[in-house]
Amino acid sequence: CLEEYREFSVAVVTGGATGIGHAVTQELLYLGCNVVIASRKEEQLKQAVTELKGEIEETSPPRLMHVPCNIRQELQVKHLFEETLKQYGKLDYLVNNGGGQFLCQAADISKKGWNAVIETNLTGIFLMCQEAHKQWMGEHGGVIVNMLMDMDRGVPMMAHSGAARAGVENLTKSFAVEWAHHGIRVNAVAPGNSIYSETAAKNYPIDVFERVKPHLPAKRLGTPEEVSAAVCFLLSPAASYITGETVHVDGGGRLYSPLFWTVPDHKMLQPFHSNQGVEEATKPKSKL
Ligand SMILES: CCC/C=C/C(=O)SCCNC(=O)CCNC(=O)[C@H](O)C(C)(C)COP(=O)([O-])OP(=O)([O-])OC[C@H]1O[C@@H](n2cnc3c(N)ncnc32)[C@H](O)[C@@H]1OP(=O)([O-])[O-]
Ligand SMILES: NC(=O)C1=CN([C@@H]2O[C@H](COP(=O)(O)OP(=O)(O)OC[C@H]3O[C@@H](n4cnc5c(N)ncnc54)[C@H](OP(=O)(O)O)[C@@H]3O)[C@@H](O)[C@H]2O)C=CC1
Repeated sequence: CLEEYREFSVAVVTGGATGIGHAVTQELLYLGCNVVIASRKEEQLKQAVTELKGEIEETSPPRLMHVPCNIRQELQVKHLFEETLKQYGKLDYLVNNGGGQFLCQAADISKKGWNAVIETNLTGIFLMCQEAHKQWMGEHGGVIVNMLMDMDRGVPMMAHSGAARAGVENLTKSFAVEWAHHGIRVNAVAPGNSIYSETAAKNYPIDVFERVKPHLPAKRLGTPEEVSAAVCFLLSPAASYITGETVHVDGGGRLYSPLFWTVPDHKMLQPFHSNQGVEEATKPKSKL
């Protein structure tokens, strides 16, 4: 299955400069893809490109490029795919990872704040999928992975985002069926609210991740690499019969309610380390 990645497939990853998106980008580059990373802050994108290019061979055209894009803006979304097709001539994978929200009690969310979160996490993903379909995938097929959150029991303090992500989960199913005959698979990955990265943590005034940790059967936070493994699996031909599905990467977090059973502290579910036992510790290693 890795061979198909190695045909220099082309992937667009939103939010590809930070956190989970950065891990997805790194993994796809390692697997042989060309990757276009896109988000709002151009400096952050440039920094990621410089850093990640140091890990891969120099080629012409370069295998990694960035396009500034706010997924809330239709014209910027259109421009992102135009630039991708201009540079690489095709589009195989779309990872709709860019998104986020702020903590706020539902009673206090302003209409502007509500709209900002819905536009980012629901409308933005709709626009991205629609434009990918229009400019390339409708005619040539492709694979889409949408990033959700752990929202099955509602999301107190992030009601706006929970509603948006539930919408995206449903869109994922609709697209999977409507676009099956175009050769497009559409799936989702739902990270538990427990995937630590500095950039994710920086968005919150309190240490949300420390609060979450005791409530996870794994008794530890997840890593961006553990989410990227699921994304890359769903993109790969190994998932050729999976569409309209959601994969949860949450260390069992959404299942755990310590009503009758309390998981004792333990260190038995350790994270995957990309350099475990490998001499070239700085080189990213695939988990696939
Ligand atoms: C357990 C943890 C699990 C982790 C989960 C993750 O997802 S980790 C990943 C985490 N990563 C991310 O979340 C990264 C991406 N997140 C973001 O960029 C923002 O959270 C965004 C989606 C709201 C966009 O914001 P933006 O500024 O570009 O949008 P804008 O200028 O169009 O309208 C903004 C309006 O929204 C409101 N409002 C905004 N912030 C707050 C607040 N703190 N407080 C209150 N309200 C707030 C306010 O009304 C404001 O208008 P105002 O009053 O200023 O006129
Ligand atoms: N970490 C966790 O525990 C969880 C994360 N998630 C979701 O996973 C995804 C990745 O988050 P994570 O890596 O953890 O956190 P980060 O804050 O590191 O990543 C969020 C990324 O989204 C980009 N982004 C935000 N808004 C837009 C926009 N309007 N247009 C384009 N890009 C945008 C940001 O870049 P920029 O600001 O430059 O636009 C940033 O690169 C997000 O959708 C997040 O909500 C879901 C559940 C839990």
